[in-house]
Amino acid sequence: MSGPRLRRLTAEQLLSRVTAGIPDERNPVTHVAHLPERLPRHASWPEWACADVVEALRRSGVERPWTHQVEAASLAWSGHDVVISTGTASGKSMAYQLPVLSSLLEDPKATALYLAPTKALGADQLRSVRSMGLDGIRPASYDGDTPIPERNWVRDHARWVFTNPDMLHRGVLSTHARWARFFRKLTYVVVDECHGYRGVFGSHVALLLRRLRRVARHYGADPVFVLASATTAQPAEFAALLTGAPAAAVVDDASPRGARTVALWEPPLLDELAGENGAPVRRSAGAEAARILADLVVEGARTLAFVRSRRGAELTSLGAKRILTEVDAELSGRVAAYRAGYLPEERRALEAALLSGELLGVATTNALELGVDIAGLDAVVLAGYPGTLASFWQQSGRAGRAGDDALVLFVARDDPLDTYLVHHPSALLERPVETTVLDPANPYVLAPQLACAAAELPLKAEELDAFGGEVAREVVDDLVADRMLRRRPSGWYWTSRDRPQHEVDIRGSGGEQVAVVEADTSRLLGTVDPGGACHTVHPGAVYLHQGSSYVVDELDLESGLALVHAEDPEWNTSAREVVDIAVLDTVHKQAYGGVTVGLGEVAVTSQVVGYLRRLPSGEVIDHVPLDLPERVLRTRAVWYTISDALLSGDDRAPGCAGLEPARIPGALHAAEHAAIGLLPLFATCDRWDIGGVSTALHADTGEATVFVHDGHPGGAGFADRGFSALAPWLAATREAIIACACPAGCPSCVQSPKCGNGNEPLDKAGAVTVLDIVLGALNGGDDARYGHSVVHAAEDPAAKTG
Ligand SMILES: Nc1ncnc2c1ncn2[C@@H]1O[C@H](COP(=O)(O)OP(=O)(O)OP(=O)(O)O)[C@@H](O)[C@H]1O
Repeated sequence: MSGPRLRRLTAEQLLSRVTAGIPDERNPVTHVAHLPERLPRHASWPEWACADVVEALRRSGVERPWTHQVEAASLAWSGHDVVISTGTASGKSMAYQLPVLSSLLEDPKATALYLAPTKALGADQLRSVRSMGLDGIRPASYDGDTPIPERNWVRDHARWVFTNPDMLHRGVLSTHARWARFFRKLTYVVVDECHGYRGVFGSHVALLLRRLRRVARHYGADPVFVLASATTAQPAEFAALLTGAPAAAVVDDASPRGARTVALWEPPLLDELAGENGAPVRRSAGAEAARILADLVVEGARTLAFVRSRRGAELTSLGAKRILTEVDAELSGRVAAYRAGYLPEERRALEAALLSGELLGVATTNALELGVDIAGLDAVVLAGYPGTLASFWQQSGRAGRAGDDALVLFVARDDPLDTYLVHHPSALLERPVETTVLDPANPYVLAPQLACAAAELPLKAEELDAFGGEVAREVVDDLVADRMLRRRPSGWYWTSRDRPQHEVDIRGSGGEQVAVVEADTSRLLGTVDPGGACHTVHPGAVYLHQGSSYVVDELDLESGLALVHAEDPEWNTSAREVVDIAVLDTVHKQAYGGVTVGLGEVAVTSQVVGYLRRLPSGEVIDHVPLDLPERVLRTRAVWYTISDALLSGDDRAPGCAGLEPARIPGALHAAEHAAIGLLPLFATCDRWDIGGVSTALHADTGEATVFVHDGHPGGAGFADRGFSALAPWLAATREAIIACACPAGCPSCVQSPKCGNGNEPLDKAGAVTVLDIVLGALNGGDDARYGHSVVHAAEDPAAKTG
């Protein structure tokens, strides 16, 4: 069925096909940009490289290396930690394979460790090394799937071990004495796709890598760290934060790149449907992506559609198939879904079918973003902003091969950040990729990590510097007070016989997972984070697993069990929660006239109080109340307060808004929602990683206050980032609200998908007024309405005096 490639159309023509038939006044395309082709720059194979390795790479199709590959490989070979941060399919694997394989061949006892964020990626890389057929390398994977008998062989004989942070934490460092042979000659540690280590997970991995270095030193090894990252701002700084040691950065990408046409697409508002509180609804990005995917498949264009959720990937694929069935049944068989959870064989078959052209359209989650060697497609559709610019470029980089142009279509979801981006193309297409945010000094991460470190080897005072210095010392003192560690003259010792590694969840999901079980058959379908269980598996929730739909009957948080039955209702569900916040400690506070901004520790009390049932079109059926327990989260928050005088004072006085008191709660609430939506633009987080609270009078601040807080215990650095980028963040928030064409507020601007108050009250115009007041004050009294270049001048609020 595969046949020759059908596509004959240019990217521009493909774009006009997908917009064909749409009347001009409803044209969803808000911007089109052309990214030019880039030609390759080659270098010679370095002299130090082992001839057998060069030969093997040549056989695998790499005739001559690109300059960035040689630069990174040579730095690593000469003993420097290095981070290579270049585009999708720029051959980052070869940059570490060359020095690692050369060293393993040169010294028959040398060993290396490869770390990937996912098992699947580790398996892909292992396959690539195995396929080179080099003798004596003995590459092997060591992850949750490795059979027990094989594990002994890996520990005793493997020379290049492919694993992931979870297994390094639980299965390697915790039993390092059994790995003595491996550690003694550990020469290289490869940290692949390291930009994925962000937030709480990233903070854990950062400390895990410090533990790894420490254990290696104990056995007399000092491995070179080679990090591979998607393009990111400040890769050297990020690598140093992640590994705890300086690293050189290689960023000048010399791989070839096909020309690409990037179009930004805002689905139309639908006249016939009403959302929450009667707000207008846009056609969903998933439904739009399904239609676009079908159109592109009809044109014979090999297309990947990236969708935000597993459920979304399944639905988009089904939607495209349904449309295609009406056109040509054969074509409907050439579309599939792809996501984590498929078996490796299934994944590989899908990848091969897509590359050969047998499959023309695949709707996927970000499972196809990392590492998988698929490039050169005709089109990529992104249904919703993937959360970071790094991901945006990584996903769109799957399209385009040298000498041929490709189409990238970004379809906005009904969400303030997406709205902002389709109306501010430069924020998407011209901004440097953001740095990855993580905070290894978070005491909630440091404490369990230091406990693990002490259990691995007694901690010495001088070692605490690598773990954050003063903060680490305080955490160790707390662990001693809690009798977890004991102080002896030679250092701090772990007191228990049990290994702490098994209790420490480095993915930051916060404790025992909740098992999702089909009641009739007792089949375990999957697990969910306890912190998110009330959101995802509350009674009545629709739960999708491998394309099948289930409805939750019962959630028992005590025993960590959600019971479900198979059912495929026509609606989907989204939980609603109410949140309260108390300030525990103010770390920074800055006053600007009647506006004060703060950063500090808070206690957030939240409770899921019900859920909305919604049709795939976005239409809301009803709200179902729930009775679930409260959760208390200690974390960090950024906030601003506004004095009464500024908010409701006479609007003829400078800076005063004259907002009627009755409008204030709705104005603050709307400003809070939109700010949560926009923070991901500045803090590499997802809107689900953060939350917010707004109130016309807060007990701790004594004023009208808007809080935005981290969603993880101790914080993951997002609130801190919001504090340091407050002015540009709030300016973008204001612009997003203004850019939205709806009259009084919709999900694209001020409605929030998880608001516990049912998005009531919300005052869209009032939110702009609130943001004008705050930006005006941050800006020293100049009115923010006159352009945000002025606002950018106050980028760092802490640098100003109030
Ligand atoms: N110098 C080269 N010349 C030609 N092809 C190359 C060269 N280096 C690597 N390749 C090929 O480019 C493809 C992509 O390589 P690789 O998967 O290492 O890229 P990557 O940068 O790790 O990609 P990702 O962004 O998915 O992480 C592979 O098929 C590889 O064989």
